[in-house]
Amino acid sequence: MPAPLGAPFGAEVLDRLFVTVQARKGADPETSYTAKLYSRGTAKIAQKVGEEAVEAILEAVRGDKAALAAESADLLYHLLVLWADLGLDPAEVWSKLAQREGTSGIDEKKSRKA
Ligand SMILES: N=c1c2ncn([C@@H]3O[C@H](COP(=O)(O)OP(=O)(O)OP(=O)(O)O)[C@@H](O)[C@H]3O)c2ncn1[C@@H]1O[C@H](COP(=O)(O)O)[C@@H](O)[C@H]1O
Repeated sequence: MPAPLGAPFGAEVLDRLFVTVQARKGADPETSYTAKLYSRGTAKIAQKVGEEAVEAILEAVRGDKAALAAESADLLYHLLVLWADLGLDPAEVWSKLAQREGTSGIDEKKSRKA
């Protein structure tokens, strides 16, 4: 059921979405777009992620924030399907981000060269 407009929501929607897309494994591609993506294979899902990223970039360059929000949602959805397809737990990504908290990207890059 769609969240009511104005309802409080945040990034936890990604965890709910991941549970949903994982549950679509083995579903009917005729009735589930996610199942259709799985049936087309990893390379096709990865291609869709790339396409959605390009669409988001184009809207950003155009300066259309509403369109960027919509394209970003498409991008995140397809990225989560890619993770589920490969068996990557989102917690691994959240953990990477958490480990980086408080470390400047500039300093991190310097440490790679050292
Ligand atoms: N968040 C999304 C979501 N975002 C985008 N999309 C779909 O992504 C597709 C993107 O459109 P495109 O034109 O790029 O795709 P396409 O026409 O198949 O193009 P090609 O693959 O042929 O290139 C559209 O069909 C959108 O509906 C999504 N489909 C599903 N979800 C979530 O996934 C849940 C499960 O969906 P189903 O698997 O369909 O039940 C839904 O309840 C939603 O929460």
